[in-house]
Amino acid sequence: MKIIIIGDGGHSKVIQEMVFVSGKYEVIAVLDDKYHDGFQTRGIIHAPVSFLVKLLQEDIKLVIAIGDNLIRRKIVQQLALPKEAYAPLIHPTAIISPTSKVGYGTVVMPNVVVNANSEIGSHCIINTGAIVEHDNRIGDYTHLSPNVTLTGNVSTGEGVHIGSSATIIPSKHLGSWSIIGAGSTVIEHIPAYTKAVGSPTRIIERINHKVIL
Ligand SMILES: CC(=O)SCCNC(=O)CCNC(=O)[C@H](O)C(C)(C)COP(=O)(O)OP(=O)(O)OC[C@H]1O[C@@H](n2cnc3c(N)ncnc32)[C@H](O)[C@@H]1OP(=O)(O)O
Repeated sequence: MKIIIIGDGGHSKVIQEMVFVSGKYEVIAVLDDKYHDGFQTRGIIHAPVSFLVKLLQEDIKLVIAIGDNLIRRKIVQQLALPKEAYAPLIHPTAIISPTSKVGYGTVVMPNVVVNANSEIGSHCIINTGAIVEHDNRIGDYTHLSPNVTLTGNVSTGEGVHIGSSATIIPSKHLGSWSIIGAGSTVIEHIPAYTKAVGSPTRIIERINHKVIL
């Protein structure tokens, strides 16, 4: 099946390699507004995002390969395509329990483990080596950075960013658009629109939710 990748920065490099390794999709275009005109390199079209209308067909899937949760959501909202237009991309070394679900447009990187009865929303990034234990509920546009550990029954709202190697103890909820610092240990619920760091975490900032809504 053919796939179009939106975004051509660092995160996209990883996704492009993942697509190649999985052997499941053929990349036909990489679209990014850093390109002003369309050109081809080794048979792949590089062009601004506006080229999408010329390329999109029913049997072509899309993935938004942009690390910033808010920009990813903005592009999905602007494109206003049906959810089935987006492919979930799962690296062949990732282990996903057969009782768990991964949403449309979500990317699951190498060596991730998702255990029983977890649900991961759409357009999430489950980055290299992250562990999503049993009974988790992960909101759309959430990014679990490399080596994050979500223990049992953890849940997140939309757009949460958890920094590398952070650990969340069981049954805690991370509110929408909260940000957790790298290496932090979360032992309490985290309110929406807050930034929390440390072990255990302390809240260091309230995020202006008007920027997000
Ligand atoms: C493949 C990939 O690259 S995926 C991307 C992975 N990215 C990450 O893991 C990045 C995660 N980001 C972080 O940890 C950042 O430090 C953030 C977002 C939590 C905070 O960034 P900023 O808002 O710029 O905070 P800033 O650097 O000004 O620090 C504010 C305070 O928090 C402290 N702090 C910041 N991050 C952390 C952290 N991870 N752990 C403990 N304390 C921290 C600072 O020491 C500072 O404390 P002080 O006020 O007592 O001096």
